[in-house]
Amino acid sequence: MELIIDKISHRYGDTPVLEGIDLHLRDGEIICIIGPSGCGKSTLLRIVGGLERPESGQVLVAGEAPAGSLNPLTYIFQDFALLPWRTVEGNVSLVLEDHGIRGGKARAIIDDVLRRTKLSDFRKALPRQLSGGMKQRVAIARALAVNPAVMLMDEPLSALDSQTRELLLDDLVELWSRERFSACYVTHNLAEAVRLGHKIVVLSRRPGRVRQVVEIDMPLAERPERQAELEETQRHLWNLMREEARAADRELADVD
Ligand SMILES: Nc1ncnc2c1ncn2[C@@H]1O[C@H](COP(=O)(O)OP(=O)(O)OP(=O)(O)O)[C@@H](O)[C@H]1O
Repeated sequence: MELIIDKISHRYGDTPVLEGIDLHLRDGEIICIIGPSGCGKSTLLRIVGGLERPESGQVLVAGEAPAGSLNPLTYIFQDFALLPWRTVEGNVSLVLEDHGIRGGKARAIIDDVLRRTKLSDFRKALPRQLSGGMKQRVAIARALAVNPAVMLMDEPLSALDSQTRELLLDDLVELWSRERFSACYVTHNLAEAVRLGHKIVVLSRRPGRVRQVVEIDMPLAERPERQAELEETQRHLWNLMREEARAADRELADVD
């Protein structure tokens, strides 16, 4: 399934937030969206996920969702959004229960996603017994359980310490390498973007417009060993963002 984001513009009251965003997400591709604070990254993701209706433009879906997909566009939040009174498997089974899937069929899906996220040994644990990284793996397992066509990830690693972030980045790459998924991934972290993104979309300050789409034609699995090349791309991204970020900062200071 492909996503075509076609001339999306949006405003809140008198404040324009997004302007004329055109993007194309191909099947099995990860697009990272970066840009200065307040430029509309999360708004764009909410519009893509259908949680908000844009003022103009449209999100088109081309092709079929994967067989058995319960929720083609599935969110993963920064704060994990787990139910504290449910175990790991209970949190995953919740999304299946919502679709009337129980018993043996649910057990098979839960076993599969817990294995893929390396959580099989922790299925009976409660969220409070888990580290931050493990909690986010539960959130990823829960998203995988609905077999999404596209995962919409809003700064999924930003609540984690840097070591845990590194481990989860490795996990995400391993997961993608074994079974490709498509994702729109919002992040502030340029290192994360060059590690995961096939395309990196740089937005301007608010109202967010696409400044540049940088493609990285390097297999995800090779990236840790080819840091020097990636650092060059990262520098290029920062050069694109620096002035925008500074101006956005000044604007925020004016408001306050
Ligand atoms: N529901 C809303 N009502 C009014 N204004 C909003 C709403 N949601 C976001 N905004 C404003 O729209 C702008 C874009 O917000 P958004 O959260 O999409 O930006 P962002 O790029 O994700 O920001 P950050 O990088 O800081 O997370 C901001 O100025 C924000 O204050």
